[in-house]
Amino acid sequence: MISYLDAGESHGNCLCAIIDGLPAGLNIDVNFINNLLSLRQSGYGRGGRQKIEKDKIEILSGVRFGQTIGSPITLKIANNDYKNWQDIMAPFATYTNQKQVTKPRPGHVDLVGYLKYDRNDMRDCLERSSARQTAIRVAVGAICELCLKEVGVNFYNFVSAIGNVKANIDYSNVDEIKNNLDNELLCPDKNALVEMKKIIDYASQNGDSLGGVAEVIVEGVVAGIGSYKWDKKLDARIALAVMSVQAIKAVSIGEGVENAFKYSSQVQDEIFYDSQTQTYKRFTNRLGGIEGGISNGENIIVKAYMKPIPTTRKGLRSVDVKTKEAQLSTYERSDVCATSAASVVIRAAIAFEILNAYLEKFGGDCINEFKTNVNNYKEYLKTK
Ligand SMILES: Cc1cc2nc3c(=O)[nH]c(=O)nc-3n(C[C@H](O)[C@H](O)[C@H](O)COP(=O)(O)O)c2cc1C
Ligand SMILES: C=C(O[C@@H]1CC(C(=O)O)=C[C@@H](OP(=O)(O)O)[C@H]1O)C(=O)O
Repeated sequence: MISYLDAGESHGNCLCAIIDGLPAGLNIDVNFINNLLSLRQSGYGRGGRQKIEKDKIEILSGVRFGQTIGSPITLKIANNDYKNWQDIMAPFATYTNQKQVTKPRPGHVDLVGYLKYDRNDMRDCLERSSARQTAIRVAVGAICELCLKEVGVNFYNFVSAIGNVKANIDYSNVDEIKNNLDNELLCPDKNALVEMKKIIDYASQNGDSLGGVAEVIVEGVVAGIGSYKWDKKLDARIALAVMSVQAIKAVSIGEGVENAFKYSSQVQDEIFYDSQTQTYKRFTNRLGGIEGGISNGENIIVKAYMKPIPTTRKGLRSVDVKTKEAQLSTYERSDVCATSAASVVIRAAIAFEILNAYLEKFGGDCINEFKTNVNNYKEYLKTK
């Protein structure tokens, strides 16, 4: 089993994480991690903060000569913006009223955090709740992906809706999806992309914001990962991980939402035996690759539904908690839309869960042992 703890405030010194339990001997491809970090920073509709940050991973422990050594791995990403915030964000800064948040933003943590933790300044809560945290989460997920690549598991992320503009996606042709991603919104449907950019511009001009649907496809997961025991179910674990990403308010596996409105014969994925690969396959993949909490060997498809960004330039009705007077919510700066960034984050969240489920089944103190166990199991599957 792997676990990680992460820490760091959005405008504090840095973000960091300690990952425990990765097999020894895994090659750490720093470029792969940094590419995913830059992908998370990109996206049409992102705010001014992304011009300040240039996220790069620093590895402080657990790696020698480019390989994991079996001890905890410490990761760090610097916050470039910290230099502009040290006066109020350094651990022993002298408290001032500067940048104090008193007019909570509906939909953000401000008011509930202020009440729960008895803070004087809502910033104490929003700093940790902020999606700045997702940068380190992407780094953790990227390392999990490197481990899963060793056993033939690969991840793809994209955007299938922004606001009410929906893309046309052909799930039976994953190559077409991955080869057609633009670098502004990561949407495989060129026509939808044009409309998506238009509504983001419209939201921006009106001081408003948008959400959307972010998706991930995982290729190469063997049948048999997860369990039907409630807390080991792969779909349940993925749902928890994805729902824990800021602003994600619903998760589906495959056509999970649409399937609820159909007949069984339009939904279940019928089975055939493929004698070439000696495996059982499906004519369709509407259930997104998981049955009874266990992977069935088809692609795992996850959709995450993101609400619109809570911070808006035009503000929303709120209250100044110092005076109790009606006021519009606080605005400093913000993303207008961050759904493409969220697709990178949910990819990382899912990679962590899938690696954990793999390690649970196959163990492996070192990468060779892990690979051998997975390969033996693949051979065994052919005998069934
Ligand atoms: C990649 C990403 C970027 C985000 N950027 C912003 C932002 O700029 N402004 C904002 O108010 N919320 C932003 N959010 C959403 C908030 O972090 C989130 O709504 C808030 O923490 C409250 O949590 P909840 O929406 O899960 O309840 C972003 C979320 C993600 C995933
Ligand atoms: C910093 C990031 O996202 C931030 C997430 C966020 C929020 O409230 O969640 C608010 C904004 O922070 P700031 O006010 O500093 O611009 C975003 O920029 C990032 O993704 O790297």
